[in-house]
Order: sequence, then C-alpha cells, then structure tokens
Amino acid sequence: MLNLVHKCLFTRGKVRQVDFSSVRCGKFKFSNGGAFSKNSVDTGKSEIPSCRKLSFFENLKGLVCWDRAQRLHEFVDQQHRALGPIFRMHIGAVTALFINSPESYQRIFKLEGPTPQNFVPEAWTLYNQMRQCPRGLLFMNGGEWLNNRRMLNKFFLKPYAAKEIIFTSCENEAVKLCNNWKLFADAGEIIPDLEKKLYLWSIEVMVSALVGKTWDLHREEFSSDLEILAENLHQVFVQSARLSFLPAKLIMRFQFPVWRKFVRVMDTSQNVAKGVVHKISKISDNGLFDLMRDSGIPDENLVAIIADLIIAAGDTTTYSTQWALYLLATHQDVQEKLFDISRSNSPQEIINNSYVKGILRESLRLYPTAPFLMRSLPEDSIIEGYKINKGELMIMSMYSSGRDNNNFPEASEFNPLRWTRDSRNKYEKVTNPLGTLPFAAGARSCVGKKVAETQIALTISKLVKTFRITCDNAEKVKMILHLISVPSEPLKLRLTTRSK
Ligand code: HEM
Repeated sequence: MLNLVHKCLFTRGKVRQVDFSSVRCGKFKFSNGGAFSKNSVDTGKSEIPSCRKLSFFENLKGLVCWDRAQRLHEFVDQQHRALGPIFRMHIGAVTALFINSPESYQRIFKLEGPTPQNFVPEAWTLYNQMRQCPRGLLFMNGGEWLNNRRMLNKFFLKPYAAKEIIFTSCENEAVKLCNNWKLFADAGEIIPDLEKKLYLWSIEVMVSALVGKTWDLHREEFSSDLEILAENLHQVFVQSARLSFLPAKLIMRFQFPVWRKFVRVMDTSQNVAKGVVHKISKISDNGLFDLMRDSGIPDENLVAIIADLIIAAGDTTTYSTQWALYLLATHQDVQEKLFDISRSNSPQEIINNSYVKGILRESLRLYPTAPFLMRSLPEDSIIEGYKINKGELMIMSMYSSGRDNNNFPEASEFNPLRWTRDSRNKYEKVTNPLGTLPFAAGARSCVGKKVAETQIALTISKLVKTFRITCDNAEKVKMILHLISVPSEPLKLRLTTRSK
C-alpha cells in the first residue's frame, strides 16, 4: 500500500492543505483571488515565482475542499505553465518549491547526499510514534536506512540476487490470476472488485517469492490471512488518503472517528503482515526470506522490513497495473500488438521486449503512481539558477513533466513506440527521458522497481494473451490523488476469452 513513498502528499508533520489558486482545471475553477505575487527571496538569480500566501480563512476553506485537493497534480501543472519550471507555493503551514524540469531533477538527485530523508504521511508518523513499533525501510533515515538499503539493493536491484525467485513467482501468479478471471470472462461479467483482486495478487507475488518452492503446498494456509491483509491494506490506503488533507495531529488528539478507523486498519495490517512473516519464517524453502535472513539483516529488523516490503508493493503495483490495463483496454491497436508479442515470445523474452517496456513506461508516464517526489538538500544549492536553502522542501512534479510536449512530443498520446530506439540509439519520440521517473532516481529510489516491472509485464501479457480486454466505463476515466494516483471511478473491465 503505500505510500507516499509513494509519496505524493505531504507530510512530515506539517504540510497538509493546498492553495488552489485561481487557475481553471477542466471544469474546476480554483479561486484564491487571482494574483500571483513575486516573493522576494535570497536567490542566485532574481526571485522565484510564487503564489501568494493564503489567509487563515482561505486555508480553512481549502481544508474541506477534498474535491479540489484530488486534482492537485492538474493545478500544479497549470502553475508550471503559468510560472515556469520552478515556483514557490504555501501549503498550510509549509512552503514548498515545485519543480518540473528534468535537468533540475537530475541536479537534485546528484546533490541529495548519501542518505536522503524520506517523507511519509504525517498520520503514519504519528501512528508509529504512538505504537512505538519497528518499521521497514520506508520509515528509516540516516545510517540505519543506509545499512539496510545496501542489503536490500543486493537482492532487488544490483546484482538482483532474487531475480530467479521473483521471476518464477510473478509468472506463476500471473497464470493463477488468468485462471481465476476466466470465470468472469465465461460469465460475461465485468471483473468485480478489480482493485481488491489486484491487491491480493500483488501480495501473493511477494509472499510466494518469500516462501519459495513450496508455496503452492502452503497457499491454502495463507489464504484467509492474505485476504484480510489485502482488505486492510486497501483500507489503510483509503483512510490515509482521507487523513492526508486533514490536520492529523488535531484529529488524533480529539480521537475523531476517522483517526480511530485509521488506527484500527493500521493495527490489523501490521499484525497480520507480521504474523504472515512469522509463518513464512517457518516454511521458507530457498525463498527470498531465507536469502534475506542469511544475509545478516538483524532479526529485530527482518520482520519489520519484510512486512513493510509486502505493504509497499501492494498499492503501487495494484494501481499501476490498473492504469496499464485501462490503457490497453482503450487502445485496441496496442493490445493487439501485445497479443502478438505474447503468443510468440517466452516470458523471459517478454520482460526484455522493447514494446512491452514501452507500454509500462508510457503507462507510468501518463499515470505516475507517485505524481510528486519530495526531497530536501543537505547544503545550500543552486537550482534553476536560484539559491535554494539547505533543508527547503522541494517537490518534483512528475505528472507535469511527464505530460510536457517539450519532453515528449504529443505527450498526451499513449504511444509505446516512442520508446523505440532509432539507428543512432535515440528514442523515437522522446526529447528528454528524465521527464518521467516513476520510480524516482538516486539513492532512495524504489527498491522494488525490477519486481514491479517483471510483475506487471508478465501479468498484462498473460492476460492479453488469454483475453481481449475492453472497458465499459462510459466516460474517460480521470486520474485523481488519493495519496497516489488512482482512477476517478472504479474501472469496469470486461474480458472475452480469445480463441486458441
Ligand atoms: C509500479 C510499482 C511501483 C512504483 C511506481 C513505485 C514507486 C516508488 C517511488 C516513487 C518510491 C520513492 C522513491 C523516492 O522518493 O526516491 C518508492 C520507494 C519504495 N518502494 Fe516502490 N514502487 C513500486 C513498487 C514497489 C514494489 C513492488 C516494492 C517491493 C518489492 C516497492 C518497495 C519500495 C520501498 C521499500 C521503497 C522505499 C525505498 C527507500 O526508502 O529506500 N515498491 N517506490
């Protein structure tokens, strides 16, 4: 589930409500009275463009405008068009710099230092303090984070020691998902509860990799725990999204129902996830769990790290896969090409196929699961020619740069072929590939990138090989923010079994 690791809305205690200034986004008119002011800043260049600070009452009004807050990415994109690649905005008690230029992203990741700080939702930090429970990588900082991160990099990134195990799990779970979904195809039904089914699938991939070879013998023993976990992770996500636009400290102090519900689902997810890891520890057979235990991760960290890995994988993979399926269902030509590739290539070839990679990149470019990435720099630095103070919050606007025609000609088109390389080894229709960084970059980038890519590529190709997928939603589904990017309405996907 996650997260703002999967970070989009801000936290770290303070950031909360957003100034939706006077910009029209689709049919929404965000009003703050209009004018952008130029705040005087101590900068290298002149002044960083800025939205004017909201009054107390405007902030208060903003707090209840959930509907507007869900469109923050569109608002920020509009602001970039009006103000350029960097602007300052006041959000509640916090001021942040929004940046959308790929060159600056590169510079920020270069200057972020060896242990970049992570930003997680305020409600999560409060929960962790309240329960005093050890948590995984997402919640670590400094030296503790670095030690554990180095260890996990070896399994998941370089040299990717878990490659075979992950591949096998992704392949098996893709087959199982297809078999389960045949029922809906045969009945001519829209896939019911698509989101929850994908949560379960994504958790099963991680758990099966952790267990290893004997997973199929134990699947049944885990099924009720994993169902509970999938349901609760989904709920943690829903409740966290609600809390992200509210003053969490206040809500906690007065024990509002939304806080109590959030705590309930957090408790259940933590307890069930840790229980699942304990169970895995007893049966793991050359699985990822054994690899990690034997690598020297201290026992007191192991359970928390693994439980949070399962959690971190859940929502990101679920929603990224939903967007990929949505795009395939609404672009039959791309789906047919994927079908051709899927029936004439082995799974191993599929994950290396450039068109399949193009589908993933396009889908994460147009619908970045984490539309905002946050960083602060350890030293005063110059970004976009301006002096940026050490520790200042910077938010990289991935949604905006990913849909910028300057980075991606005809940026709103879903075109997997744009990522094909020409004879000079240049991408066909990509001016600046760094305009899309769905897994971020640098030391703190997503540790599960390869797992996610393998999992999504094998699953969409298996589904398309078995079914023709169509979308029954009457209108174009929009992207809204619930911590991460989610569809504005449930996707209605219909499957028709392809003839052999
Ligand atoms: C398409 C799916 C996914 C997307 C789009 C995604 C995206 C991200 C992003 C943007 C970050 C933050 C990086 C930063 O701020 O620099 C992140 C961090 C993280 N992700 Fe993912 N992620 C995905 C899947 C996964 C999976 C499958 C796992 C687990 C196997 C995972 C585990 C993590 C962890 C543990 C972190 C924190 C890393 C750290 O703090 O060092 N993610 N992810």
